[in-house]
Amino acid sequence: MRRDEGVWSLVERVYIFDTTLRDGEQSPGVSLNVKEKVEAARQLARLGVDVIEAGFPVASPGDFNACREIARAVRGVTVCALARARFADIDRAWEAIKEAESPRIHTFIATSDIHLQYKLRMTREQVLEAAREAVAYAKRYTSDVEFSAEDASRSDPDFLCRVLAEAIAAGATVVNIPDTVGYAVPEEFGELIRTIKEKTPGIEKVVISCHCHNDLGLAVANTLAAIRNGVRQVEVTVNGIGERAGNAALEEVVMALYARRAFYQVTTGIRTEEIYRTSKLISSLTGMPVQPNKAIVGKNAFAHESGIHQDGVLKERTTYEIIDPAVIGVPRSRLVLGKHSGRHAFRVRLRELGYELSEEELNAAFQRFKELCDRKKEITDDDLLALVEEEIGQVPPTYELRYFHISSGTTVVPTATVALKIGEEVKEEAACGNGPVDAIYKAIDKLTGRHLRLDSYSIEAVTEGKDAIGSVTVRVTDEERGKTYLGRGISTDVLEASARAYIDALNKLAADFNGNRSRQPEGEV
Ligand SMILES: CC(=O)SCCNC(=O)CCNC(=O)[C@H](O)C(C)(C)COP(=O)(O)OP(=O)(O)OC[C@H]1O[C@@H](n2cnc3c(N)ncnc32)[C@H](O)[C@@H]1OP(=O)(O)O
Ligand SMILES: CC(C)C(=O)C(=O)O
Ligand SMILES: [Mg+2]
Repeated sequence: MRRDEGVWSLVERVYIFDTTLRDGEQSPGVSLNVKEKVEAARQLARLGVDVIEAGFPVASPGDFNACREIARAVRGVTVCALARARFADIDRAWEAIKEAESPRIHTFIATSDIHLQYKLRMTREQVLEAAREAVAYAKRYTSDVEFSAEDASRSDPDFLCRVLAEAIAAGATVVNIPDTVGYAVPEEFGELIRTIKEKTPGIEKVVISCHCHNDLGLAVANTLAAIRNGVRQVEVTVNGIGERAGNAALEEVVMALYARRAFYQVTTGIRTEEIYRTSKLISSLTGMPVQPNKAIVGKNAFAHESGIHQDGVLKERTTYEIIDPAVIGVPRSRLVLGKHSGRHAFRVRLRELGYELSEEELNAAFQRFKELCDRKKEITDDDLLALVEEEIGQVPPTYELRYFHISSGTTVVPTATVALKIGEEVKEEAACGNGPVDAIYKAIDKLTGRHLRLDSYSIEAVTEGKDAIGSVTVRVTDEERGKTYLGRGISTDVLEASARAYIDALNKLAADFNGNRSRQPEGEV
C-alpha cells in the first residue's frame, strides 16, 4: 500500500499486488539475478502497482539480496516478502525488507485437507495455531502483515473462515484467498468470497485479497468475480507468468477494470500507459516470450488483418477496438497487410510510405499485392515498396508474362518454356540455355523477335527471410539501335523476377520504339 493512501481505506479502489518477482519467478526456467529484479521492480513502481512482492528471502541468498536491494531502491510502493508460517522464514523476510519505505511480511499456510494430510502432515488445530503464531510473530516486526490460506479454494469453507479469523485476531491486515491450483470457476469463487465475508469475524477490518492461478485458463475471470464480490486487493503478474500455467495477468485484470469501469465501478492506481513497456521488459528479463494473440500486450492485440476490419478501423477505430492502444503505451494499432486485406488499408499504407497512386495504378498494384500474399505470409513495407516501385515504374506493357516452366538440374540441359501475352495473343516458346535464366531469356527472345545483349544481371534480396522478395536488375543493349535499357523485376521466385526484369527492359525498348515512354525518366537507359 502506498504511504499517501493511509491505512486500508476501503474506498472503491482495487489494490494491485504484483507478484511477478515471486510467483512469476516460480515459472519453470525463470531465474532473475539481483540487478534484473531491481530493474523490474523500478519499472513496476513506475507502472503504479501498490505492492511489489519481491521474493521469498529464505529460499536463497540471491533472493534475500534481491529483496533487500529492492527494499532499498524502490520508493512510493510497499515492498513485501514471503515467508512460510515459520519463525525462521519470518526473521529472514523481515531482515530482507526492513529498509523498505513501506515493508510488508506475507506469511502463509495451507488450509485444505489434502495439503494438511499429505504435505504439512498437520492437524487442523495445528494449522490454526501455526497461522495465529506466524501472524503474531510477523506483527512484532511490522504493522503490515498479510496472511494467505494456501489452497483456500479446495478448503472446507468453515475451517477456512476459522483460520482467517485467527489470523485477523492475531493482527493480519490483509487476508489473501488463493486459488493455488487454479481449480475454481468464477461463480464458485465469487460465492466463496461472499461466504468468507459473511462468516469470518473481523473480516470488515481487513482488506480481502485474491491470488488466482491459471490452470483452467480462468485466473483473470476468477479474479474479476472476486472483485465483484468484495475483494479489494488482487495478486497478479505481468504477462500472467507464474507457477505452472501462471497467475492472473496484471494487464488483463487492470484493463478489464478500465474498459468495463461502468460495470465494475472500481479503479486502480496503475499508469496504464506503462503497461506495454513493462510487459516487454519482463518478457526480455525472464526470456518468456508473449504469445502473439495474448490479450492486451500480444503483438496482435491491436493488429487488424482483414479488409472489413481494417476499413472499419480506418473509418472509426472503435468499430473493432475496445481499448485505444495509446492507453497502454502502444502508439497505435497496426494494420497488417496480408491476403485478407482490402484496398482501403492498402491505399493508406502506401500513402504512409509516400505513394499517392491513381485508381488505375492502385488497382494494378493491389492485384500484384494479392498474388504476392498467396506466396508470402507477411508483407513488409519493403515488400510493398519493391512492388509499387515496379508497378508504377512500368511503361504500358507490350509484353506481359503469362507463365513459364523450367526444366533444370545437374544432369539436364536447362530448358525454359515461356508464354507471353503480346497484343491480344498469348504465345509460347521453348529454348535451351546455359542455365535456367539464360534459357528463359532465349525463349523470350524467340517470342519477341528481338535479340538483346545482356550487359549485366544482378540480384538482391529486398526483404528478409526465406520467403524474401528477390529483385533482379538487368542492363540490356539493343545493338541495332545502340541503346541500353534497364529492367527490374521482383518476385519471391528469383527466376520469375529474372523473367520480369528482362520483359521490363523489353517493354521500355518497345515503348521507346513506339514513342510512348510516358513514365520513365529521361536518360535511364
Ligand atoms: C503456493 C506457493 O507458491 S508457495 C511458495 C512456493 N515457493 C517456493 O517453494 C520457492 C522457494 N522454496 C525453497 O527454496 C524451498 O522450498 C525452501 C527453502 C522454502 C524450503 O526448503 P526445504 O527446507 O529443503 O524444504 P522443502 O521445500 O523440501 O519442503 C517444504 C517443507 O516446508 C513445509 N511447508 C510448506 N509450506 C509451509 C508453510 N506454509 N508453513 C510451514 N511449513 C511449510 C513442508 O511441509 C515441508 O516440511 P518438511 O520438511 O517438514 O516436510
Ligand atoms: C503463497 C501463495 C499466496 C501462493 O502463491 C499460492 O497459493 O498460489
Ligand atoms: Mg501462487
